[in-house]
Amino acid sequence: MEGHVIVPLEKLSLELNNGGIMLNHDKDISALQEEISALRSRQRHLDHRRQEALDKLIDLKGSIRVFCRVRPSISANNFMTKSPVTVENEKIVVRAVGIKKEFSVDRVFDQESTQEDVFQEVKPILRSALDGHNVCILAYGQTGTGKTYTMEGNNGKLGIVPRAIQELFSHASQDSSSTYSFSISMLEVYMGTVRDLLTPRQPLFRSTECNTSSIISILATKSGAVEVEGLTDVAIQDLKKANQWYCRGRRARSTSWTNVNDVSSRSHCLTRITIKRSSGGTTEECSKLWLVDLGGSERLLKTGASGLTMDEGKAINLSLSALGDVIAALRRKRSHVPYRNSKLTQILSDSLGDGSKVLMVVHISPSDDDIGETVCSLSFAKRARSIESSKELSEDIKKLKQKRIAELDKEICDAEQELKDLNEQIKRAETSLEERKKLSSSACQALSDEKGSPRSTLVVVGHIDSAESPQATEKTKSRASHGSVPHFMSPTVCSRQRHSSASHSATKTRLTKSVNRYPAAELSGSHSFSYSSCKNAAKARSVAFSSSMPKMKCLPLKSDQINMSNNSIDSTAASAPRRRESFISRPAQRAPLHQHRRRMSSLT
Ligand SMILES: Nc1ncnc2c1ncn2[C@@H]1O[C@H](COP(=O)(O)OP(=O)(O)OP(=O)(O)O)[C@@H](O)[C@H]1O
Repeated sequence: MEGHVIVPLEKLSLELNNGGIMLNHDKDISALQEEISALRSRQRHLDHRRQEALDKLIDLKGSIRVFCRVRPSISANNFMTKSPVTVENEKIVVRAVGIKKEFSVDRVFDQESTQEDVFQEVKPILRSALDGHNVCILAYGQTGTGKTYTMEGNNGKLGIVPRAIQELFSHASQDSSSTYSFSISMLEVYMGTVRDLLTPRQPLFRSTECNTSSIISILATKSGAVEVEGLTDVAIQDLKKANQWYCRGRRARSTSWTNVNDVSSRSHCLTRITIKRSSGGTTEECSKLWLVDLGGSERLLKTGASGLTMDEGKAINLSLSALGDVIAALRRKRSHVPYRNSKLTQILSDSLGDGSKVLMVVHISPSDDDIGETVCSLSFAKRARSIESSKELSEDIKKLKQKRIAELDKEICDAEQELKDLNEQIKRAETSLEERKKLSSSACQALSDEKGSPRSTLVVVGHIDSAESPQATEKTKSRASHGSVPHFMSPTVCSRQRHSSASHSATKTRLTKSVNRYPAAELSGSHSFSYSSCKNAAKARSVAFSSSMPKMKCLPLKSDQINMSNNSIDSTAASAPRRRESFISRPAQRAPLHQHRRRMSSLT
């Protein structure tokens, strides 16, 4: 053996293969990482542009927007009488004997409008909440005009709150540039006190003796943020949990029967979704989305209220009037805004003013009987609108404004589409990256297993003298990896015959040993683990010999002898490296290989 280089052939070819594979993997991985980081930076840039456009759009439309929704007629004989309320473009016209009043709002939803129609108009403001602005959506109106219907929905017709929650989760799952977390709180402002609707079950109360444990106080931090002390805030990981908590809060609300509504809300119900967003290592942004179902404004005589119900009605009216004053002060940009006049406005103070977006949906009844309340509600809406009514703007300015709004709408739409495409691209690139990393680590594992393995099939691949050049060594290696046999190793006819009979008997011996070692049940089981182990081991052995010495047929495994069908021998060594190791390392299988080695060395 002197002067011969003994190279573990299996190891050599595997190392070469793995080396090449790993190099390719590494290249792919860094290219993919670069691609992902470029896509992410484009995504951040685009999202920033979209946010700016949305802010401009909302400012242009007015940071306090007012919609009006007309409830369908519910009275049986209403189809006989003509409604005093008509909708013309974004105007509501109220006609009565001798009077005609017109009110302009940002959007009118007539009696045929669906929950989906309303939600489509609400959606952009939700994006503002996700972008870090405090947002407040309020349902205002006379008792029984559909505030709870719009906010909560009924009979499977989901309202704004459940749809908004759904939208937030849906957006969070699609936006790969940021991580969002949400939490929910629900409270009720009842008769001037604040009650937590998500605390462990409390008995429903509708009395002047308030449940003291439910009274919580409102604090304002130095930065102007408002904290409702002790209010339950539940982290919501998924939509299902969010809906469960929301339903729980709804059930805890105080309601009562009135002449006007069988299930009249006797309080203001406020749902708060706290949104925390962090994007790419930057600091976390926190915003609040308030969804408020206000108690019904009502004429106390008309609702037939008395006693406690009357007191509740008075409390509701007082806080609604305080809300009107706050909105009016904000609209006129007064230095003093009277937030402290009611608990409702105190709680909402950091979500109504500067930097916040407010959407008020004013509900009206189409009925003749409610004309007085309808005019009152629409006057409230007029007061609340932050922008001047279209009537007061000149036609030219109106046109310019509409044009700019359309441009911004398009800009936002395009940016959103591009962001969606980018998201898809990032997801695809991340999946490829994961796959590459897995492949690379398994190649790495295979290589280190091979290096650390105590056994390797030693094969004489060449004869060199100590002065052989590195190039020559390379050649030898390359020959070995390509499975070619040096000419001097080619067997003579005699040796072939001798070898053939010897190897045949050796194979027999080995197979007998193998069968003894692995019970028949394991070997004959067509899909058992042992079966595949043997199959792979056979393949692996074939690599060591058949690829390097095909003519010698050193290990002609006869499939019928061990009951393995389709046991074709292939030369792809990498197919099952681990199983190959465990099989070949057994002394029982090493013995015949050793015989071959000796025979081969005797040829040199
Ligand atoms: N747009 C609508 N489409 C169908 N039904 C509606 C609509 N608006 C209201 N309703 C129905 O009218 C009734 C009263 O509605 P709702 O309870 O929502 O009024 P509300 O303004 O919340 O009253 P309250 O102030 O007394 O709580 C409900 O039965 C509701 O289903």
